[in-house]
Amino acid sequence: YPEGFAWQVNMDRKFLRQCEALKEFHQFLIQETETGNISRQEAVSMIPPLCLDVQPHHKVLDMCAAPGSKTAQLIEMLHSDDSIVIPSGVVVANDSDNKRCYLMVHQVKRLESPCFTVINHDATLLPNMVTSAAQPKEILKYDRVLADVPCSGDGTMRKNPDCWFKWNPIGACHLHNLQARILRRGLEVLEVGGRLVYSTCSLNPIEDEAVLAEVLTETAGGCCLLFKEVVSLSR
Ligand SMILES: C[S@@+](CC[C@H](N)C(=O)[O-])C[C@H]1O[C@@H](n2cnc3c(N)ncnc32)[C@H](O)[C@@H]1O
Repeated sequence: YPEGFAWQVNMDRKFLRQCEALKEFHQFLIQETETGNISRQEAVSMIPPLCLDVQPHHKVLDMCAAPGSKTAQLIEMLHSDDSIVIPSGVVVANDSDNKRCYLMVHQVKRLESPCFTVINHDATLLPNMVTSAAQPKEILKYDRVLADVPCSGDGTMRKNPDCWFKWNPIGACHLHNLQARILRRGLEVLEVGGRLVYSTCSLNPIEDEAVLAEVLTETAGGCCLLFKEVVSLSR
């Protein structure tokens, strides 16, 4: 992780909560999380924001952001240069689920960043925003877009065995269209030369490669694939 700002603790939450010898450490984690000094997140979930390479001046859109663990990372990246007190960039975090938006506000306000806002829309129909009231015709385009789309979650099967019992071959087909529509809208609001990262926690090609192939074909060279990585790190 950049600058070594991530640490991995090889034990599960239950053990951490129950082990008497780790009581003080557990308390420390809770306090530091509440004050925004640390965020607890699974290692594999940290990869998509890293691929975005966010700079302090970037306008960043997180299309399906709740509960906000990746959003928190994006905001940290915006503030990564200590010599800049208030970065000129912004993170716009969207989710279609109103309750989850509230969760996200709770999660992200710990960071006390003035460069952050939450919106509540269906990402497939994300409204255009303007850059300022003085220039109502100038549509806001984002330098970086994260499309961490809703998915079947079958890539988490080792830690969520329930997924295995609920899995059926049709599930991914239902999700494919929604995922492609979110990706399409993300590309529409992306600045020319900008970067979009599409991520899921599914290993099903219908939710991953097929979505990219469909949208890349439609854009006919309008956007290119920078890297394709299917990462499986979950336990
Ligand atoms: C994989 S989760 C996002 C996890 C989040 N990026 C994080 O790292 O904490 C997918 C999210 O997509 C949201 N969602 C589902 N359909 C959506 C839509 N049409 N538009 C926007 N968000 C949607 C869900 O409410 C859910 O919060």
